Amino acid sequence: MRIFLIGFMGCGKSTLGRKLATKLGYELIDLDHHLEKIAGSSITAYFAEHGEDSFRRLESETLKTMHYPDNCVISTGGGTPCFYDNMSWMNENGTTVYIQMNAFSLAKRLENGITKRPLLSGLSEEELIRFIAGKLEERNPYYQQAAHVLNGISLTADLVIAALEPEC
Ligand SMILES: Nc1ncnc2c1ncn2[C@@H]1O[C@H](COP(=O)(O)OP(=O)(O)O)[C@@H](O)[C@H]1O
Ligand SMILES: O=C(O)C1=C[C@@H](OP(=O)(O)O)[C@@H](O)[C@H](O)C1
Ligand SMILES: [Mg+2]
Repeated sequence: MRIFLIGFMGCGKSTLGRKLATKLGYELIDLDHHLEKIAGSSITAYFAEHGEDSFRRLESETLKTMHYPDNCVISTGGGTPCFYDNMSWMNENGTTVYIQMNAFSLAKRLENGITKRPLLSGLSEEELIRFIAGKLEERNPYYQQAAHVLNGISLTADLVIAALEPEC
């Protein structure tokens, strides 16, 4: 089974993905890490050099063409479901899980990770919460197409597994 974890930056896709893959004995694919390997640069450097449009093209192409083992957990990037037909592609090719969190909780988690996320760089604390709230509203229609919507606060690998049973 392929499990696609989706959700806004900071909701815990990478962190929970690692734990979930370990518990299930599945392979973990972190799409951002994979893209960094392909591009030969960090996401931040890629955005700075080539811009967001180019990143989205590479992200979509990679999502759809990379090799997936039969059983794997894929930690996507926060924007992955929201460009091209990526969301329907993921729904057709695996089980999507939206880790849902509100803007305030996301801002708390993201305060220290701003430099690693080009879309957030340079934002003050006040701008950060406003940016997240706006982007979340814009992206919500895509996120809500997930097969499973789980509350990200206190979410554990065991809770994800329970929600997916008997699928995995
Ligand atoms: N369940 C959790 N509780 C508290 N903090 C968390 C949790 N999951 C992730 N974090 C923290 O939130 C930040 C973003 O997590 P990350 O897994 O990188 O999210 P994403 O990949 O969705 O952007 C990191 O600093 C991480 O340590
Ligand atoms: O939300 C987004 O548009 C992005 C989220 C990031 O991944 P995380 O959600 O893992 O931070 C990364 O793909 C890139 O910085 C763009
Ligand atoms: Mg991540």
